[in-house]
Amino acid sequence: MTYSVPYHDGPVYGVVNVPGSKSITNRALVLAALANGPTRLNHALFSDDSRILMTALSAVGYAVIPDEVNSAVEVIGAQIEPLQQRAEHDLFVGNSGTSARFLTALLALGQGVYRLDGVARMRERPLGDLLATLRVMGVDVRDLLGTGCPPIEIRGAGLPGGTVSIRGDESSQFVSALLMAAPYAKNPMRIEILGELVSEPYVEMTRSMMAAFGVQVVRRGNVFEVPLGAYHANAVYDIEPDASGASYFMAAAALCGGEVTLSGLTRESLQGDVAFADVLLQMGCAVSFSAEGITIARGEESLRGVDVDLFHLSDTVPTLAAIAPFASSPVTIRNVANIRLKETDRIAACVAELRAFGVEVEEFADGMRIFPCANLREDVSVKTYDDHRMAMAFSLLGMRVRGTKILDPMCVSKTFPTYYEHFEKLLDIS
Ligand SMILES: O=C(O)C1=C[C@@H](OP(=O)(O)O)[C@@H](O)[C@H](O)C1
Ligand SMILES: C=C(OP(=O)(O)O)C(=O)O
Repeated sequence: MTYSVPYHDGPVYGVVNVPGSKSITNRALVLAALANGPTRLNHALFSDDSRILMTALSAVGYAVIPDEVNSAVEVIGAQIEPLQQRAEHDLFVGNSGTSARFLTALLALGQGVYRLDGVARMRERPLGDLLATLRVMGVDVRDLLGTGCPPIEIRGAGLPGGTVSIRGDESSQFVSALLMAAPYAKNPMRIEILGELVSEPYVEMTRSMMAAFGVQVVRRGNVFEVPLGAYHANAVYDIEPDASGASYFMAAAALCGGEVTLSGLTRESLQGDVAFADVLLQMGCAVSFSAEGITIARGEESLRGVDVDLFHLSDTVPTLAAIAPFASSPVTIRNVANIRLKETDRIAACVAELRAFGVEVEEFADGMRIFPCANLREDVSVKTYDDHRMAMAFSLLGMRVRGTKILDPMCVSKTFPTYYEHFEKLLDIS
């Protein structure tokens, strides 16, 4: 199946209500399950990644009741009680990094035998540092192919806790996973991050959300201390719109001109990816934050190139790469080596697909430089490498280049199944 991107040479105007954040939904599912009673998650995301986690939590015995019509999920928190069952479980994590990493630490709290596996790409996505840290604590966890990736098997006997260290530069999800499980360890946990911590706002998101469920993590520089305790249920927990998903609509306004408001997102968001608005500001857009949301506007002024370090907001790299050829000077994206380990190697994928349009791109080990291009090649079929962000990002470029098609467009279902509806609605009203 392919998606023919509607050609659109005018500005775009509108208010976009993107679905709930994947990162917040998947954390809220874990925290609510580990809490001491029912929590209703409002504005939850229903996508592959959240369904995978809901299914896995249900499989090990948590009551997770989806109410998809109302974009809500009812979770009956049971602390670690379901994990006390000495049963065997085979769990599927697809290509959901958050599910794989969060479950690995969560299941180490249990007494069962848990095998966790995913799609072929998940068998290449790292878990090794997290496994090593769990092993140091005494957890019996094996990578069944000896690759440091799924499939893994955990023979649960509870999480010993204590002082551990973990590398921070490969994935912040390892740290978030340990933090969320930590209150139920046998001893208070002290987690020291070695080296730089990538995607740091996601770890701060974890801390804030743990606090909202009643557990305060003390942070001193690179050390996180988690007290023993139990999460408190929240009668209702509201999930913010997904800021990474919003980045496509912010970029649409930057690319086409016009004015787009991303409803429900604020400067105070738990999501670091709202800072993508600042990247667009540097490129010459007007950015404003109001009670309604974040508004990105561009009038007659041209889109300028930019030189940015996206270490902490690397999910927005494809978004920026896809609009970069339309800037008046080069766009340089730095310090994102870890995106080679995501759904696909995102540096290689962006470089290859931009070059397919005839765009000049320099590839670095940890980034890329994209040069302005006046005549992009028409009728290109964009490969998406089973990566939702490639599909969404290159639909933007396609608005400005006739005949652009997106191959395997429904890979967007990983985080944003309704993406094309929102995209076409914005074009229809513009
Ligand atoms: O914790 C999270 O929810 C996420 C952290 C980031 O991953 P890394 O920490 O692996 O960069 C991000 O790319 C991912 O989409 C979601
Ligand atoms: C990298 C991503 O997801 P995850 O690591 O959760 O699979 C993403 O959504 O861009």
